[in-house]
Amino acid sequence: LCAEAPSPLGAAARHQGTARHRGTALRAGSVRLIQSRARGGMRRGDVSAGKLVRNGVDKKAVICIEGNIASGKTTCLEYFSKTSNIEVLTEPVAKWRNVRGHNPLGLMYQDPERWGITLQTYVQLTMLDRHLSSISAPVRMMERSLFSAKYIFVENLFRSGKMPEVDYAVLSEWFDWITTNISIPVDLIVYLQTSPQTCHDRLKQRCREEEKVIPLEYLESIHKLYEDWLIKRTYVSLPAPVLVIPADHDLQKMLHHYEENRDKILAASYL
Ligand SMILES: Nc1ncnc2c1ncn2[C@@H]1O[C@H](COP(=O)(O)OP(=O)(O)O)[C@@H](O)[C@H]1O
Ligand SMILES: Cc1cn([C@H]2C[C@H](O)[C@@H](COP(=O)(O)O)O2)c(=O)[nH]c1=O
Repeated sequence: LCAEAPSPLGAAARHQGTARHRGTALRAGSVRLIQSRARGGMRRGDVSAGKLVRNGVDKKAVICIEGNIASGKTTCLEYFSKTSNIEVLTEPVAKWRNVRGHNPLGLMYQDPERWGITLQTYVQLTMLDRHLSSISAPVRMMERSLFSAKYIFVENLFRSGKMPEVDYAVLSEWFDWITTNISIPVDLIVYLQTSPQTCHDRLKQRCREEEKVIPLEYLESIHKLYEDWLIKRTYVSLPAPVLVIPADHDLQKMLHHYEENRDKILAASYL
């Protein structure tokens, strides 16, 4: 049974596509950038010194939920969305499946060498937009981050020989520019640690049309990168401390684990 209707470009998506000339899909108006030095309002640890920061960012905690494809991130966010004082931001997958009537996610899975750069450029833009959007609650929980898009997905395409070196270089230049010049505060990473096989089973159950071509080996390489980054820490630096939640369990047990970890997760807002 499919848990999601297999409709990458269904009626609603086509409607959005026709509306494209009336305005951009990104909420440009929600971003207020200021020079942190000019305001003297440095973030803890002075990490944003000299960078552009979002106004009023100091009072909010940002928690990123990380994990392999279909590891249960959205389900976890749905659970916490029922809590007051927590704002939940899911990944903008709908945009990746429909930008002005095109489906870069589907194109990438069909032909990664040709379309990987296209998808990942758009992922980078939309994730940046997510990070910079105004926060409406004391705690923000968001699905993945600008960092995992680069360190996991771009890296995986490149290392597996599915992204030309020039595309990787251009994406890396963009990423380095963004992270050097714009403050992207993350207070905690919650890693839902699963086996690739669990994700493969859940992926088949979810049945997203574009992802039907994903073999177990793909999930294994994504898993390895996540482990190197967040567990072994042999890869690139971490933008925040990591809380690991084993996530191979059934839904009931997972909800119990989330409740058990609630205080640790929300402690990020007292840092
Ligand atoms: N603990 C769980 N046990 C079994 N199925 C799950 C569990 N958590 C999520 N699922 C199901 O697995 C699929 C992927 O979950 P989802 O939350 O969408 O993952 P992600 O957002 O990480 O891709 C969905 O069909 C969801 O209903
Ligand atoms: C961030 C990111 C994601 N993708 C792909 C991987 C999946 O097919 C979807 C996201 O779905 P999930 O269930 O939330 O994992 O998008 C990608 O190809 N590149 C990326 O940077």
